[in-house]
Amino acid sequence: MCHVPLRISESLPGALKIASLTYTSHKEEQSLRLHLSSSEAVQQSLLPPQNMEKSDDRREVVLLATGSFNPITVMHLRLFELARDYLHETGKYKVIKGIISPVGDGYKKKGLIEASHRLAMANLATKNSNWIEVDSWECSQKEWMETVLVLRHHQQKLANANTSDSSEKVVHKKGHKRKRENSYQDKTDRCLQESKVMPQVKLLCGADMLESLGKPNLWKNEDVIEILSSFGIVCITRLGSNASNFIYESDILWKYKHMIHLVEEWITNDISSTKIRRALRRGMSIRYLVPDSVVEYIENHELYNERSEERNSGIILEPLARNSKNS
Ligand SMILES: Nc1ncnc2c1ncn2[C@@H]1O[C@H](COP(=O)(O)OP(=O)(O)OP(=O)(O)O)[C@@H](O)[C@H]1O
Ligand SMILES: NC(=O)c1ccc[n+]([C@@H]2O[C@H](COP(=O)(O)O)[C@@H](O)[C@H]2O)c1
Ligand SMILES: [Zn+2]
Repeated sequence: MCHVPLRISESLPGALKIASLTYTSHKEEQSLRLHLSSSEAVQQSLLPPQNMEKSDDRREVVLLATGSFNPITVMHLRLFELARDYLHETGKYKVIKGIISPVGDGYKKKGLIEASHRLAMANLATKNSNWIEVDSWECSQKEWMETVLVLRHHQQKLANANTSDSSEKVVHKKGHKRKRENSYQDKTDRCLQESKVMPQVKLLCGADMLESLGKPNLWKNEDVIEILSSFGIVCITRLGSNASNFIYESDILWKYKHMIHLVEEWITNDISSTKIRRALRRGMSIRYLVPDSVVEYIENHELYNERSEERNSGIILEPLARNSKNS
């Protein structure tokens, strides 16, 4: 259904001064045109121009998946497809982009190989996608960073793009030569004003990552609250995890359950990076579990063996170390 703003003719009788017209289909629009054709004046005033774009009031969404991607698998790519289908089916959202953000080396997870390799493999894997991209901002930071900061970064980037677009429009309209300064406050005000049209970054994850929100010292409560209240989560079910039960058992998640989209993966697939690394250590094939270009990259660079699996062995995961220091 589409609401089209109308031009209201001052000469119309009061009863005909309608503020908006709702039509449900092109066919209906045509019949409305025919119905009103007896009065040229009424037709001109009430109907939208034939070439006027129908408004799309779905909220634009950018899906952000964070994680090790050590290495990226076809299942990581499937997460995006599943989430997009689900959100589109609600009729309320339009997914405009997917972002893969590999975690930095400072995360210190056991077996985590260099970010440069994980990034290169993610780039190869997404080469054929016209909407999923890889972003290196997170893994190029010196230290590991909390996921909420990554979400904020990408939301801010969208706000900057949006405000520079609109400031250009203002400049164009008024004919000023110099581009208007964009102070932080200015940008924030504009974002608030334009909150309806600003795309929303949402965290995309599997059910195991959702469950990790409840692990002591792994996530700060205030971060979980901000992720849920300001961004929202799209969570894909995963064998071995029970996301809906976890939401039920967590008071915070229960409070913000309207901000969690739980997506059922019916074609269950238990691919994990851990299993890929294990197969590689044992000299077994990983073909069709990761894209061919990634298989080739792993072979060419002789990645993943017993030695690489020992990386960070005995070192505490950075979020645990950081949060237990501060608690
Ligand atoms: N098979 C899967 N089903 C649902 N979610 C998945 C699946 N594989 C990965 N994910 C999700 O992808 C994101 C990135 O995960 P990650 O890089 O840890 O992959 P992984 O396969 O879980 O790797 P590892 O075995 O090393 O933990 C996480 O949100 C994780 O939950
Ligand atoms: N407090 C936090 O923000 C926090 C804690 C643990 C993991 N994470 C993130 O979640 C992801 C988990 O990735 P893995 O499942 O590969 O370990 C990583 O991107 C990591 O940075 C964030
Ligand atoms: Zn994982």
